[in-house]
Amino acid sequence: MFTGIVESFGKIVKMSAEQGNLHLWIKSAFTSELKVDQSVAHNGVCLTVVAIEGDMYKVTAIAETIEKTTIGNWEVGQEVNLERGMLLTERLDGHIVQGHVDQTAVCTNIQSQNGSTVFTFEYDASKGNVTIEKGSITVDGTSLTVVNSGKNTFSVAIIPYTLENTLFKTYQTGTRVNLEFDVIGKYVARLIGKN
Ligand SMILES: Cc1cc2nc3c(=O)[nH]c(=O)nc-3n(C[C@H](O)[C@H](O)[C@H](O)CO)c2cc1C
Ligand SMILES: Nc1c(NC[C@H](O)[C@H](O)[C@H](O)CO)[nH]c(=O)[nH]c1=O
Repeated sequence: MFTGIVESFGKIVKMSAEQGNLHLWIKSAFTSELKVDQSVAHNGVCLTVVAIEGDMYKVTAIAETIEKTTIGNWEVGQEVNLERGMLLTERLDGHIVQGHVDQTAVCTNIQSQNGSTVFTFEYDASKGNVTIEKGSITVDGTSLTVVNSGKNTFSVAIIPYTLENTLFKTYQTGTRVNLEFDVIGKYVARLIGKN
């Protein structure tokens, strides 16, 4: 379980394919505090730490994870947003995030607006996922408030701190991101037969 408050960037240092799986070695500032079996969200994708060596740790993505997320586009040298599993003694500054990406989206517009930057994303609405005005959404593991909710689009207003401390600073129109929709919204959608 996570909160969507990105802790730091990690760097992908090695990648190797084995059968349907992809092994990734990640360099991070908190590797020395990790233990094998812990969960870390990588751009919102929860992956289990399976090995640790020096300042790097290894995670393995299975085929389903690769198919549902942007992992297939990741490259050696690339940075990823990292968050370790939440501590129950922490303030919940974001929202409840499971680390299960629902689907990906594409950034369609970026606009500066009164000291923040508004990013708009478009996704395939046929999967039944919905946003609501002022609801929560996780974009590449970052907990955000929806400011403009459409049928298959939504916008988020990014403050300078978030811009600097997440991958939002790298996004361009056309960038593909991971989305996790609000878990309460997903249950409501299921109960009323929307997905
Ligand atoms: C606690 C936890 C640990 C997970 N560990 C892995 C993992 O090691 N490898 C993997 O491919 N998927 C793992 N997943 C599933 C993965 O996050 C999910 O397939 C993608 O987010 C797409 O929904 C894990 C999910 C959770 C909640
Ligand atoms: N809810 C919004 C946030 N929240 C804070 C970010 O999640 C946080 O700064 C990031 O995870 C890095 O730690 N930030 C925004 O810019 N806009 C929001 O609507």
